[in-house]
Amino acid sequence: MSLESIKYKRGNLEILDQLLLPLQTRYVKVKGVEDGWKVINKMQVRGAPAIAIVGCLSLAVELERDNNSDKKFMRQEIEGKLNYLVSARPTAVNIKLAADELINLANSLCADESVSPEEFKDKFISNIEEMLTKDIEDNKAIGKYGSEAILKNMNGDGPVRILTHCNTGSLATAGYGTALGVIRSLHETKKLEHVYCTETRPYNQGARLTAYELVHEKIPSTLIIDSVVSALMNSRRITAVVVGADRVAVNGDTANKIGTYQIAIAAKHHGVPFYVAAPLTSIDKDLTSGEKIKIEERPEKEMTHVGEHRIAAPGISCWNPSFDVTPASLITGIITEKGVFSPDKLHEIDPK
Ligand SMILES: CSC[C@@H](O)[C@@H](O)C(=O)COP(=O)(O)O
Repeated sequence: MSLESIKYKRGNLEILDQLLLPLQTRYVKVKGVEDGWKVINKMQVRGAPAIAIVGCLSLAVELERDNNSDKKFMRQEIEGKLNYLVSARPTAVNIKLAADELINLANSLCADESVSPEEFKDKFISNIEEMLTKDIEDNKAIGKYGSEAILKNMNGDGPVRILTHCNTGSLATAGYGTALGVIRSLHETKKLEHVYCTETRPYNQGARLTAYELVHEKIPSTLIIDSVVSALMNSRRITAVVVGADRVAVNGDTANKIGTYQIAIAAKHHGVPFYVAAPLTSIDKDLTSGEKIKIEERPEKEMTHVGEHRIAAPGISCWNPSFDVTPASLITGIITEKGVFSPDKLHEIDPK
């Protein structure tokens, strides 16, 4: 069974505290929007799809509790709260797209006089709840399309060895995962020989979370430090790199965890195909290129300390961007739930 990062029943939301993994498994109750904002901002829950789902579900639990019977007031509250949730972390676009769609839904439910306040609330909450099942379905499709493309495009019939970065698995989504979903799907075909996951400094999503998921799923895997990537590509035949995305511009430029860009450069140099696995909700149709993507900067302490233990020289200044942008020219294919697209063909995707 895959790990359950989000536990939800109507009116009740708990998330697995990813700051404590892999040493402790503890769920945190999210009682409403304020809690939702905090768990996202502190990165107790992280990963672009999970951020969107938990943010919206935190609004669902708050609405379920409220006994408001004024549709106009509910609509106004919903818009304000969604905009607040979007501000918790700026780079991943999924929560922004979800918020825009939900605000449109609230507007039309409010304008429809045949909809009672109770129906407004029920329809709105049900719509959020659908995100959970849709995300898992999308991830399974991404897994299937991705593993087929990798197997079809690989040179020869040798063992399949995949490199991945950050965490894109069950913990970063509603379940199954995006890039890790592709790895899971390859594993199911029995053609996967080995996975290499980077540590992913400074927050160590690779060492703490991806390694945890790979061990949990019994997928043969090895952890490397981030600076081993080029040496790995030089010494062991890597079939493909698969990573996730936080925001993909229409031209295919992709923001993902810091370090992704240098892995893509190393892949180009070594002739290793470089894939981005992401649902359509990670594509920002308003952005023509990656230049304007807002890159979140995280607190220095994530770099200077491991837990409460300081490792950096006191007094040194730090720069801690959480993401970087990989240019489309370095990307072999973008794996979505609608198939695998060359970055220059993203605009051709039919969202329906
Ligand atoms: C399916 S998760 C895709 C991305 O969100 C993932 O690769 C990533 O960069 C996560 O960053 P994080 O800072 O841990 O939220």
